[in-house]
Amino acid sequence: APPTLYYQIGGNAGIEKLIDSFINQIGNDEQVFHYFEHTNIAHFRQGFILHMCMLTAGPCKYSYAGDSMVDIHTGMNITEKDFNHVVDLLVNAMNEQNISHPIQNKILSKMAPLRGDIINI
Ligand code: HEM
Repeated sequence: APPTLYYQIGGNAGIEKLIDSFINQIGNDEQVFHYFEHTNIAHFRQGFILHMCMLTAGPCKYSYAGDSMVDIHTGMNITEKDFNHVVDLLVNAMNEQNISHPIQNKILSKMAPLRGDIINI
């Protein structure tokens, strides 16, 4: 079997570094920070790490006790522009972590189908 994306980005330690870079990007961003103003960052960090582990076919049991991407983002009214911007911040974080472009593209292609679950709801 080919190595999983999870393995290729350094397993859980790699994902933790990636998500910490991502959170740092969000924290310094004027365009989208307001969405996260009242977010419990520790909880967000854990949830996003777990979600990324699942997305990259890592050995994680993913459960939000019933909260889907739709449930989590409902009422945020996230625009397409802001969605794209958050994706750009993730790309910045992946660059910071020296994740290769072919692997970045594979990760982004796993996230793209979630767009409709997250924007304008
Ligand atoms: C494909 C893209 C995205 C994915 C996979 C994703 C995934 C997640 C996950 C897994 C959580 C839950 C973390 C937890 O357990 O607490 C979460 C929370 C959150 N997401 Fe997203 N998200 C995406 C895009 C966005 C965008 C574009 C925004 C805003 C512009 C956003 C704003 C938020 C906020 C504010 C929370 C925290 C909610 C709270 O305070 O409880 N997300 N997201």
